[in-house]
Amino acid sequence: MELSNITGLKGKITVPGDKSISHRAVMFGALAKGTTEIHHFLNGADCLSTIDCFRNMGIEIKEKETSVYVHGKGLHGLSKPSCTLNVGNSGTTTRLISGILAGQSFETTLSGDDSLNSRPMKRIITPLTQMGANISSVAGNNCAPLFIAPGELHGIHYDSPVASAQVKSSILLAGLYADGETSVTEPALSRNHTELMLKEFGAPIRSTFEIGGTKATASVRSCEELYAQQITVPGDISSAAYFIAAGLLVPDSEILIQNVGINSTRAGILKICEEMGGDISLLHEHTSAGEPVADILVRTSKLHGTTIEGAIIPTLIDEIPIIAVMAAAAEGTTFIRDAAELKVKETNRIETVTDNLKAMGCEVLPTNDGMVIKGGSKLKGATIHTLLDHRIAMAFSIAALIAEGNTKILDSHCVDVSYPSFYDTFEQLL
Ligand SMILES: O=C(O)C1=C[C@@H](OP(=O)(O)O)[C@@H](O)[C@H](O)C1
Ligand SMILES: C=C(OP(=O)(O)O)C(=O)O
Repeated sequence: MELSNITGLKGKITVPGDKSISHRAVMFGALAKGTTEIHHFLNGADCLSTIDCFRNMGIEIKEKETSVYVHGKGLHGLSKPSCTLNVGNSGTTTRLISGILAGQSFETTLSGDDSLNSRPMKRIITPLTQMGANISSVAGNNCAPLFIAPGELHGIHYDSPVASAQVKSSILLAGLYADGETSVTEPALSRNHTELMLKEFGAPIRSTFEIGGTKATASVRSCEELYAQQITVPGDISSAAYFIAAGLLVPDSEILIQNVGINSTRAGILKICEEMGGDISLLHEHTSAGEPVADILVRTSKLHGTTIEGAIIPTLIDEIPIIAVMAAAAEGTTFIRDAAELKVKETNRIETVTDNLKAMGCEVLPTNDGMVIKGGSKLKGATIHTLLDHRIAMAFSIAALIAEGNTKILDSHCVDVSYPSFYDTFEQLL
């Protein structure tokens, strides 16, 4: 994909359904009795991997445009797959499904692409093993492929060293198959879609937040049954983020992004845009499927640098590549700290972001847990090495719009992982 300098992005758009919520709706629907209807589902490759895994375990799932009908068979209704479950590029599929598979009475192996098979799985192997699960890394390197055999699960309390919704959710889902109570405390609250949605499906799940601190605990007990739901998935704020940035950065722009999920455990980018001086407002705030939703109006703004650190990091972790692009265009210096988790995403995003920003002429310093970005100088067109990371492709497509000269995004098709219609949405604003 080749892109260049532009002005005047204008219009009203919607973004596809939230990736985290789409995954969970399929998984919980498969474990519920009855048909779960999911509307505004994200048809991205990651969520299609989740559908494929459950089809291979005997769940009938029908797709019609962006609606999905999951014919759940109850908590004990999955059957042994005849092949290795293919989790593709999706960390969320891998870690959440492992919690579910730990509670089944059959063996499974799951494996993904090269990026997925190099991401750390010890973070789930350790707590699931403590619960009595039989889960191991086939190559013995604490990465996928993972082999999971039946085990007797019991509830534990797990003090997680990372604020990770995937780790938290994996343990809570195994907790549905464990004796007694299973609880997870995390150092800062990560996205809470599992807690909100499992409750809607009828699971006995509770969450508490340490008063005056940042620690958060969620706990669950097993139950007889989950109950099928009708879910309209809010627009994904992680996808909206690229158009928020485009609206702020591209001269003479005004973009309205409709029906975006603004759950406070996900909406850190909105706070950062405000801190950077962005003209951004929320309209028509309402609730859908237990999640807060709003329209987001953005207008071109003069941005200034900021510091991003601490408990806000998990609420914007996937948005850091595009926030880094905004920081490169802003006046002054932006410091991003406490974000070492970026190293274990689809790529090492500290490296992929800083290498590509440098290629565009930005003065940026990678650090052990983030980066320091000196903003304000005009970006130059460059060849962007996405290394097949969808968020890098999208973030640098927006950088290209404010850069002098042409930018070539290598392997831009990788946007299909979370936003197959990304370039089509973009055309609506021209
Ligand atoms: O639970 C989820 O749906 C996700 C959690 C986050 O990962 P971690 O839990 O590893 O932080 C995020 O980066 C990922 O895109 C989706
Ligand atoms: C990190 C991401 O997803 P996952 O962990 O599910 O692969 C992402 O979408 O940026």
